[in-house]
Amino acid sequence: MADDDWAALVDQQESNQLSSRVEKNLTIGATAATKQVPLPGSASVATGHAPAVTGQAPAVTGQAPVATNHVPGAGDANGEAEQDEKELSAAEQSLLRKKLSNQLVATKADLEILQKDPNSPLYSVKSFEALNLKPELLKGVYEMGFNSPSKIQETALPTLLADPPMNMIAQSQSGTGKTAAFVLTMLSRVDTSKPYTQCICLSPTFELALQTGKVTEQMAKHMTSLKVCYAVRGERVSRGQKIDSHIIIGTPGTLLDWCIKFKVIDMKRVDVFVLDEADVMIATQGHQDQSIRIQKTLRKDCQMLLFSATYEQDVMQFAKAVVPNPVIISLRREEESLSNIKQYYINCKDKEAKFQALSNIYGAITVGQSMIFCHTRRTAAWLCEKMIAEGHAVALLSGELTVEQRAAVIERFRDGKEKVLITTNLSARGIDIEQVTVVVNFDLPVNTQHQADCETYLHRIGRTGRFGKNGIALNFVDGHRSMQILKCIESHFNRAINKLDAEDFDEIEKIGQ
Ligand SMILES: Nc1ncnc2c1ncn2[C@@H]1O[C@H](COP(=O)(O)OP(=O)(O)OP(=O)(O)O)[C@@H](O)[C@H]1O
Repeated sequence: MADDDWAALVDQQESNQLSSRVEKNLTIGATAATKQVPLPGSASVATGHAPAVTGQAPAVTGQAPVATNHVPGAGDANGEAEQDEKELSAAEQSLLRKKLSNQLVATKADLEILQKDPNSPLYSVKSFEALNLKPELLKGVYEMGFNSPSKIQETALPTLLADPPMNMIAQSQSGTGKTAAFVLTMLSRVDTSKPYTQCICLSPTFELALQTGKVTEQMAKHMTSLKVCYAVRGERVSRGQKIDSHIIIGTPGTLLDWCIKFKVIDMKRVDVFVLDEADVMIATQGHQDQSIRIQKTLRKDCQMLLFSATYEQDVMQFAKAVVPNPVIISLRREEESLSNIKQYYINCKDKEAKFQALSNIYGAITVGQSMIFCHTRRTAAWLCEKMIAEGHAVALLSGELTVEQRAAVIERFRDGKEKVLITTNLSARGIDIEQVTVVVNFDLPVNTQHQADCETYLHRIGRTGRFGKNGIALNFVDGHRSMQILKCIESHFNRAINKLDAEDFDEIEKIGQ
């Protein structure tokens, strides 16, 4: 299946592939005993160039949603920030400015407090220096404004960088820095004096592959001889050509073509193989087949890394069966959802009422940027039209756009050109846009049996609340069935989702504070 077809399947939810869990029991290599390693805090541990974004984003009209509210503490924050900045290093200042400008934290102290709280997934006792990164890599990390590692980074990296290399299946909450953990591993292991591919990272979508590539390029800014290339739709290779890029980031369909059909990569020389959003790669039949076929071409001692915020039990079982001797970092169920994302539900009798509720909310609170998830492309397109007619600046992202158009839509949204992104499950995972303060589940996520899709719920709401920022998740409930789904999600994560009355402006204003 082409990468793009998958997008269509995901966002229409017409396929049973996303929810069909592991059916085949393919085993590659030995299934090994897992190692037990304690994780600080409370989580349990068992053991080139970016493709040009040329597509035209669909036309966007109308005005930004009305922002009437004052951002709490923003004024005070600026004053404190000035005070703080006097004592900060350049890297600290860059991080602080970034976080303040995105309202991620009110002051530098907020982020520091989070990183010192053993219950926070941002908790860290180590410094990046203590992780023994190459000096040029350390420089890149600091220039990105990363002061100290998050919990997943400080827990995973010592194991990931140890010799002999160990395989890992890692879980950490959304927005807690998994990307940097596996990118730093690739960049630490690569030898740029050798002109061939040594690391491969697979992502489920074009947009995510591009995003990960961008992080890699930023981190490797001072590794001047490093070459990164993208195995994504539209990037052409010819038979017989040998790729000399040290790191390839791509989607499974294209990468499979490159390694099996065109044979442009010497797979036996690859030292690190990463599956980002590993659970969906495993649970989606097409991606699973492609990833397994790619994995079969690798050396037995190639280091395999699987990362995600969620793993259903059967997916984890399958992962353990295909990854030899993995060190496993996992979370307890109650740790999976983040307390910095406040979750609410709103009763609406139908689609029109949901739209009205949205209008009320956008009229009452300041929404930095928001993402609205719909069940189908049709609903997404309908909502987009309605919002544009009301004067909102919205963008629509669904699988019917070309990958180039999709990437262009994301870039515009990332740059703040539109405040609202209406989308489907296509964008539920991985997309990292710090300014997203609100996620709306216009339709609750369900699988093809119309049961609650708790994993997708977690990934969707995880588009806000990035790296400690506060976020709001709003869930529209239209009837008994939909309420049952909500209750199911609530009990799955054992976290209350409170009721919000969309007619009560005082109440709405309060959630924005
Ligand atoms: N050590 C750090 N210090 C400061 N910011 C960081 C650090 N590590 C990562 N970040 C920032 O945190 C944000 C979230 O990171 P990332 O996208 O890697 O999360 P994730 O765990 O992969 O989330 P998801 O499960 O949604 O894919 C990014 O904007 C990244 O730049």
